[in-house]
Amino acid sequence: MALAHPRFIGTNKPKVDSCQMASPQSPVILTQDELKKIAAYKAVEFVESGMVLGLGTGSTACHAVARIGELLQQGKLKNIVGIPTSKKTHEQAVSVGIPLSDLDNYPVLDLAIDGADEVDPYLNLVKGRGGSLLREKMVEGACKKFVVIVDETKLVKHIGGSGLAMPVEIVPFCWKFTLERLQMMFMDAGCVAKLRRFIENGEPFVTDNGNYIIDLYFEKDIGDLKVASDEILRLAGVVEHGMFLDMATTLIVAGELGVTVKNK
Ligand SMILES: O=C(CO)[C@H](O)[C@H](O)COP(=O)(O)O
Repeated sequence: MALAHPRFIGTNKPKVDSCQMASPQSPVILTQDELKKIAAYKAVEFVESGMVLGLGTGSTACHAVARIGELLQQGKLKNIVGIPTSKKTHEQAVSVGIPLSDLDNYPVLDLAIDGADEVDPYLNLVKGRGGSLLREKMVEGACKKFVVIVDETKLVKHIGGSGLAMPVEIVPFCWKFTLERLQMMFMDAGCVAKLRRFIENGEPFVTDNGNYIIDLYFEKDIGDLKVASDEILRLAGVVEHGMFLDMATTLIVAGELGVTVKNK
C-alpha cells in the first residue's frame, strides 16, 4: 500500500512505494530512535557485497553503520569498503569491523547512507547540525546513489523554514566578519546568525576540518534555494553550507504508519 505523506505537496513528487509495519488494528508506539533504526535497516537492504559505501554521521546513520558491521560479521555481506564522513563514524566503523578507505582511493562510490536534519518534498536536505556537513557533502556528492534515512519529524515543506539551524562551515579567521556578512545576506528573511559553541564551556565548536560553524536561523522563507546556495558559497570565508540540493536519490522515512521509500 502506498503511503502518501500529507506534508508532501507540490508537483514532480518522487515515486512512492512502501511496506507497512503496523496495521490500524495493532498500533505500535515507537520512539524516535526506533524509527531511525527502522529507516537505517531498510537502507542497508540496498547494500550488496563488493560495494564502496559512504558512511554517514549522526544518530540515524549510526544504526546503518552498526547493521553493516553486523552483516559483515555474519558473512552476509563481503568485500565492503566504507568511506566515513567524520572522525566519529570512522571510529564506529573500525569498532564494528568495516574496512575503510577514502575518496583519494575511491573517487566514485556505489552508495551512501546518511541522515538529515530536514527533507523537503523534492529531496533537498539540510544537513550538518551534527557538524559534519563538509565531509558529508564531499562523500555523498561522489556517490552513484545517495539514500537518506529519517524519521518523519524531519519532513518539511520548505528547507530552512523550520526555525531550526541552517549550518554553514566557515574558516575561523575573522569569524565575526563572516557571521555578520551571512546575517546581512538574509536580512529580508529575518536571519539571525550564531556561532556554534559547546554548551559546557562556551568554546567554539570546531569541525573535523578545524573550522567553525555558523548556524543561520530564519524567520521567513529564504526563497530560491539555488540562489541562496550560490550566494553563500561566493562569500570568502565560507567553506560549505548544509543545503544538500538535488543530491539525494532515495528517501527512506520511518513513521508511525510504516516505512516509506521514495525514489527521485
Ligand atoms: O548532517 C548530519 C551530521 O552532520 C546528520 O546526518 C544530521 O544532523 C541528522 O542527525 P541525526 O540522525 O542524529 O538526527
